[in-house]
Amino acid sequence: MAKFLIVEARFYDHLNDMLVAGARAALEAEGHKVDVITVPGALEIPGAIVLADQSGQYDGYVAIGVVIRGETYHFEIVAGESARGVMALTMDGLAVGNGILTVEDEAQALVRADPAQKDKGGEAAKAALALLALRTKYA
Ligand SMILES: Nc1c(NC[C@H](O)[C@H](O)[C@H](O)CO)[nH]c(=O)[nH]c1=O
Ligand SMILES: CC(=O)[C@@H](O)COP(=O)(O)O
Repeated sequence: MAKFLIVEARFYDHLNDMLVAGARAALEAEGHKVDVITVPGALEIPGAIVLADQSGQYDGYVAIGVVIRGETYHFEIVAGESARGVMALTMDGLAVGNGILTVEDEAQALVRADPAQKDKGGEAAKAALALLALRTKYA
């Protein structure tokens, strides 16, 4: 049994609920323990994971968020920098799955968040599980 932390940027409640449900279900189906913390936006997710990791309490992490394109360049910043931050953590050896949706509109987000459709939360959790398995294998 491993212990995972889901770090969710709670920007769109209904979409977040589906993503977190999918991630939680994938982890609990394998018998793992899950905590959830909330941060304001996707840009805070990588920093929150760093802070949580310093506690030594968790074996892996799932980043959950939704970034929907608006009118300005802000979308590129939030989408790109949150992904860059998560990627940097994986390259430091942390088991992190990226479930931050970066979409054009809410309809695209709904299909991807819904556990009964594309289940991107569950997919991110499975990515974290895969990295944790590799870390265990090569440690
Ligand atoms: N526009 C979205 C954001 N923006 C907020 C930033 O992530 C950040 O919280 C703010 O700049 C303060 O540092 N976040 C999302 O998760 N989704 C968005 O669509
Ligand atoms: C992430 C975004 O693009 C969005 O939330 C911000 O919208 P805007 O560019 O219209 O300020």
